[in-house]
Amino acid sequence: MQLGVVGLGRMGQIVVDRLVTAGHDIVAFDLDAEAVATAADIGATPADSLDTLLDTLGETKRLWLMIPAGEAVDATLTQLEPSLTETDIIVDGGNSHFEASIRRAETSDATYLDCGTSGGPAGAELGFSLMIGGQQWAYDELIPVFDAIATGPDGHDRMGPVGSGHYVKMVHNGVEYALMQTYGEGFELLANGRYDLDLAAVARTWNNGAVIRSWLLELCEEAFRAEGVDLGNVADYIAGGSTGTWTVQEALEQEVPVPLIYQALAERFGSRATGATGDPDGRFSRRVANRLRYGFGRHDVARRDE
Ligand SMILES: NC(=O)C1=CN([C@@H]2O[C@H](COP(=O)(O)OP(=O)(O)OC[C@H]3O[C@@H](n4cnc5c(N)ncnc54)[C@H](O)[C@@H]3O)[C@@H](O)[C@H]2O)C=CC1
Ligand SMILES: O=C(CO)[C@H](O)[C@H](O)COP(=O)(O)O
Repeated sequence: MQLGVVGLGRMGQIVVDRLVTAGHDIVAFDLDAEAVATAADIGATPADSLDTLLDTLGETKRLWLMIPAGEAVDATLTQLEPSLTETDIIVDGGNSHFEASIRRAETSDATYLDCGTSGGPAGAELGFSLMIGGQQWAYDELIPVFDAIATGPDGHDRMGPVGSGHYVKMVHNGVEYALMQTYGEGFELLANGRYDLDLAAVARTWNNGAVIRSWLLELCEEAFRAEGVDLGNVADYIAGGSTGTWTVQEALEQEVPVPLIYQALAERFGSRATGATGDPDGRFSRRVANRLRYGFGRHDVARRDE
C-alpha cells in the first residue's frame, strides 16, 4: 500500500522502516531534511515539503503523522486538509489528547484514525502496540499497515470510535508513570535498606520468574548495568509530557480514584522543584524513573552537574 509518513524522528523512522520492510510504498516528509534523507536511505521516497508529499501520493491518500502532539498536528492538518476528501485516511500515531482527536475528526474532510502507539524505539525490532480509534472501514482498510508497524495482528486493535485510541493510550501512560514510580520506590528501599545489594542482580532475578517481572523491570536492570547500581550522576528529576496529567484530570472528571497514578505524577512535579540538575541526595525512586524514560523512549536523561 502507498502511505505518506509525516514526522521522521525516533518513532517515525521505525514506522517507515517496518513499512518498507513489509513491502509498502512509503513517501516520507519531515521539517528536518536530514531525517528525510535517513528515511530515503531506508527505502522511502523523500518529499521536501508537505505539498510534494501530497503530489507524490496517488489519488486516494493514506497518511501517518508521527509528530509532537499539539500545534504541530494542527498546523500539518491545516496544510493537508484542502487536498483531502472523506475517502482519504489520516492516522495520528502520536500522543495527542483524545479530545483534540475528536475535534480534528469532526472538522476534517478526511477520515481520521487516532492511534496510541506504545513500545518506543525498541519497537524497531519488536513492533509496536497500537490502540486505534475511528471508523471501522478505515481501520479495516489499513490492517496491512497496522500489521507491519505493530508486533503483528495481535499488536493492534480498534478500541472504538474516534478518540478511543488516544484515550486508551493516555491511560496506558498513567499506568506507565505509576509502574516506574513503584519500581523506583522498591529499589530506593533496597538501596537504603539492611543489605549491601547488587540491584542489577536483584532486577535480573526478579525478571526471571518473579510475579513482578516486566519490560520496565528489564530496563531497570539495563539502567543499573549502564550507570552503576548507584545510578551515577542520574539526577532526581523526572521530565515528561502531559499524558499522566491528562489521565488524572480525566479520573477526576469521571470520579474514579487513581491515587497511585496521581502520586507518581506528583513525584514528577516535586522532582522539578529542585531544578534540572537535581539534588545530590535526591530520591532514588525519581532517579530510577528519570533513567527509565531513556530506556523505553530514548528521552534525554537529566544528569547532575559534576
Ligand atoms: N519516543 C517514544 O517512546 C514515543 C513517542 N510517542 C509519540 O510519537 C510522536 C513522535 O515522537 P518521537 O518520534 O519520539 O519524537 P521526535 O522528537 O524524535 O521526532 C519528532 C519528529 O517530528 C518532526 N516534526 C515536528 N513538527 C513537524 C511538522 N510540523 N511537520 C513535519 N515534521 C515535524 C521533527 O522534526 C522530528 O523529526 C510524539 O507525539 C510522541 O509523544 C509515542 C509513543 C512512544
Ligand atoms: O508515550 C510514551 C511511552 O509510552 C512516550 O515515551 C511518552 O513521552 C512518555 O510520557 P512522558 O514523556 O510523560 O514520560
